[in-house]
Amino acid sequence: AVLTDAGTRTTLWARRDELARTITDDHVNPDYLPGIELPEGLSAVSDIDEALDGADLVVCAVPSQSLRDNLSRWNGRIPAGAALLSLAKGIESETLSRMTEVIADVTDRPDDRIAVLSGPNLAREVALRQPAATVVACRDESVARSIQNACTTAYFRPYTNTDVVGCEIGGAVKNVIALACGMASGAGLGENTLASIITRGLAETIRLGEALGARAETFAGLAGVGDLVATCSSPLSRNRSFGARLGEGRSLEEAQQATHGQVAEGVKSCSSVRALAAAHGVDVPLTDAVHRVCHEGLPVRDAIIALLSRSTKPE
Ligand SMILES: NC(=O)C1=CN([C@@H]2O[C@H](COP(=O)(O)OP(=O)(O)OC[C@H]3O[C@@H](n4cnc5c(N)ncnc54)[C@H](O)[C@@H]3O)[C@@H](O)[C@H]2O)C=CC1
Ligand SMILES: O=C(CO)COP(=O)(O)O
Repeated sequence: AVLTDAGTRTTLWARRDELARTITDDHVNPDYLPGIELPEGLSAVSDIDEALDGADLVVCAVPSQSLRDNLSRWNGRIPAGAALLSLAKGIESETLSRMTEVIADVTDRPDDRIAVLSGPNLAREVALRQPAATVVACRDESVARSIQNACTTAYFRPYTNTDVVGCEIGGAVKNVIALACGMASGAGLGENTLASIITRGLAETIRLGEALGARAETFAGLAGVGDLVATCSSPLSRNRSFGARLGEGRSLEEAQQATHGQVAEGVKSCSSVRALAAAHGVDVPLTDAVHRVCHEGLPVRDAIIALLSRSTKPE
């Protein structure tokens, strides 16, 4: 919708033909964005060849853990000169790869044709055309600028950056921290706790990002603190809502069922972020606590006690 509003001719690919037809003919996506009118010029197809035909930008917006599989099927059909842009915010479980690394691995394209878009961009608010800013990052700044041009509208303001690692780590780790905020909120805790989690969550995001080669200042920007604050504060966030259900005492299975098939990326990424941090000798206590609640059955109350009983240290 943003690309179409920006004047970029856009074809959406959907797996179900029926949904593709509803988007093209009725300009709505009733399962995911009920009550929102999509731009008239946006069309959708279920045939991947039709979607990719003549594309000079391929925007990948499937959940992180399915990107490799989808890309592998699309790969031979992506036009040779096309740039690829990732919207996904996660770390692949099996390989601990960032999404642009998955794209490079599968498509064998150079880094300067692969970009990421990340920022405080809750889908429903963007689709309602509420003002928001974001970051388009690519190692080649001219590619970032051309993608910026392709998606700038009166309500959507992308900034460019060349720090791909920082933008991707910011996007993946904020989902884990939003789960932690949800857990605290679901357990009945208030704003001091949430602000402490957001701030210390940012500290561990920066530690990990710097260890992976990101620039610290990226995390002070829209793909860092911007997205972290939006996701940790909003009831629209699936990650925060998922954490809240766990904080209320529901099981992982019950929390999963309540997502109605939508992805809460942090549930898988908490384990991959934790493993990535361990591989680089980086301490990520909040991520570790989220992993233990989600995957080792640790009750939220015990996770809070464990976090607060760690040895004291300078900020
Ligand atoms: N929803 C949001 O507000 C935002 C989401 N993102 C990121 O975008 C990515 C996609 O998330 P959403 O679209 O929100 O998730 P979603 O769960 O709402 O929708 C995912 C879409 O991908 C499809 N899908 C699911 N599994 C698939 C598979 N194996 N192969 C092909 N298609 C599949 C679903 O049918 C659905 O159309 C995630 O990495 C998320 O973190 C980024 C910014 C904002
Ligand atoms: O990434 C997002 C906002 O920028 C969306 O967050 P959720 O996936 O938690 O809904």
